[in-house]
Amino acid sequence: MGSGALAEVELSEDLQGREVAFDSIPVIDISTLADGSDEAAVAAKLRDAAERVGFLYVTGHGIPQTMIDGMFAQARAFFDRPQDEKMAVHIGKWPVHRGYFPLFEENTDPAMTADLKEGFDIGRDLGPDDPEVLAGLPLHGANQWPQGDPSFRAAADGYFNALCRLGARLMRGFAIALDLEPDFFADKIDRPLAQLRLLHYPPQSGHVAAKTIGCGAHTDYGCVTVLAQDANGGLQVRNTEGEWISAPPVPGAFVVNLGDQMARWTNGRFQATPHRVINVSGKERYSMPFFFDPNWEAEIACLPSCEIPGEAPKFAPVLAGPYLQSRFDATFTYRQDKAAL
Ligand SMILES: O=C(O)CCC(=O)C(=O)O
Ligand SMILES: [Fe+2]
Repeated sequence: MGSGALAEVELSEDLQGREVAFDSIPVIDISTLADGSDEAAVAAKLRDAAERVGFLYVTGHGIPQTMIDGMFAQARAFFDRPQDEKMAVHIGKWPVHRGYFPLFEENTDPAMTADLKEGFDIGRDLGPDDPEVLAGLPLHGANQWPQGDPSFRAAADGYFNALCRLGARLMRGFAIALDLEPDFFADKIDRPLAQLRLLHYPPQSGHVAAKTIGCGAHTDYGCVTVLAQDANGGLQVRNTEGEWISAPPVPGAFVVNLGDQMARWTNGRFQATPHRVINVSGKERYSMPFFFDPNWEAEIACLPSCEIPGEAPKFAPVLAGPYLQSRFDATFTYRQDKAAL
């Protein structure tokens, strides 16, 4: 594998990413965000990245590397399990969109064939007495866990909670960036539809065409995505000229990008930028996107600071939860199979 496998790869022209300097996707140190010292300077950088690029690398996030590495190790161990053990926790067996999905289950770009990746979805782990569960809210409930290894659940719980705190901190930064009160989003993200996805992309070789790749071109559905990717690269981001730019791993940094809910909230001022994944590293690729999306009933309507005088908002208001659910319904085979019953 390694460099030997690379030589066997031939990307069709529409899949070739352009290698550019790392700083074409800005690197932003957020260590002074939420410590009261220099929030305005960080927020100004966040605003620039959100408006121009829709993607940024975040350093100074405070999540220990050992925690990230530990979660990657758990993901690898899970995907190494026999297929029948993974299928025992298939996402379609669970009412609230949690658990394992195999290769080709998800199709992020419906114009193409399904994605060459397998994954495991983890959400806020809510017990039967939780008011939202009692109220029967879709997507709210307990996680599905594989048998036999409690360390997986322990690592996922710790990582999930740390990423929820980071997501809230980023939303504070974006509120300041939008000239809103710093805690403007706080009551809209205190019961977030947060989701941690563990992903495994097998390497592709031979002729790789745009029809079947690791993760088809898409925009994210929610507010803020915080992605940890391994050393193998493969993430590409489409710039405003329509060129695909590589977003290689930057040691110690998370990739952060904005989703469609944020674009809707900001009347298109903050970019939900299309991206995709092609793993031609010759190695198994692992990544862990964490989607930090608002409370089920949060209304996503043009924010006051994003209105354009004399113009109607670009997007109709939506409720965060039903909107997210409709995007899952459009891209997961198991949900379409259920709807067809
Ligand atoms: O695996 C990655 O690097 C990105 C995955 C992604 O874009 C997604 O799951 O929305
Ligand atoms: Fe994505």
